[in-house]
Amino acid sequence: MRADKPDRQSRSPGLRAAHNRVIGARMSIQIKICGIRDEAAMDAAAEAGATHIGLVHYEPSPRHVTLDQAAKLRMRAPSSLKVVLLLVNQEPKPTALAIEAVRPDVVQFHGSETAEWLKVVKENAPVEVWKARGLQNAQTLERAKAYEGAADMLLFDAPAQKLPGGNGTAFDWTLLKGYDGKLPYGLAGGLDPDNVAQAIRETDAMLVDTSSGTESEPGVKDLEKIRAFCEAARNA
Ligand SMILES: O=C(O)c1ccccc1NCC(=O)[C@H](O)[C@H](O)COP(=O)(O)O
Repeated sequence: MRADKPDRQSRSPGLRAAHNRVIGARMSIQIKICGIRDEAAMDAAAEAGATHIGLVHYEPSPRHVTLDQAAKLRMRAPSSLKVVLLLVNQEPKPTALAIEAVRPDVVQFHGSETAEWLKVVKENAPVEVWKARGLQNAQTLERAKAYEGAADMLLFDAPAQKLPGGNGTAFDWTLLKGYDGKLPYGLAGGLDPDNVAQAIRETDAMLVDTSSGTESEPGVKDLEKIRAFCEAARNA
């Protein structure tokens, strides 16, 4: 049973870790359903209590949406949902065009984008910027600190495989024990309705993120799995 929680959504991500250290109480978790490609899945995520949806603009992905599709979903998104546009190693001009077309709340960089590049984007567009990092070992966790002062949040994911993300595999969450970075972080990689509560209890993640674990097949969201994931995360 989770104790009553202060209204988490009203606090900036940066306050969460401090809050938990001082108060010792976990704030409610933010939930991102990634790889949304249609309105039915977006509506199911909103109704289930998700706080973010991810729109993948990366053609090799089975979850790829065009900028036009992403813009239409953005326009239809309820105010309860923050829209995350997911890019992988896009050049500056296509990045600017994508942000202009979709007008996301967040841009998630899921390639080898540098901290300097994230700073440029943040200086030139009204967006939060997240950096996804595949965690292999303590060294990769330490290297993520390079994004402090540039990213608003880190998203710790499994290492890249055939795709940079969305591979449906989990990494060793114990790598995060003793994480002393300054940035809040989200947790991704192989999360599903059956393991998300454990992931929340074992880590200090600000947000949990799922793509494969809420699908019936790659790129096809399962509305019941979305509901089950959100319920399990909220009740962790
Ligand atoms: O989801 C994709 O297809 C994808 C493709 C290329 C880069 C990133 C991608 N997803 C980014 C995400 O934030 C996913 O939710 C995250 O990697 C977790 O995916 P999964 O392990 O399938 O839950």
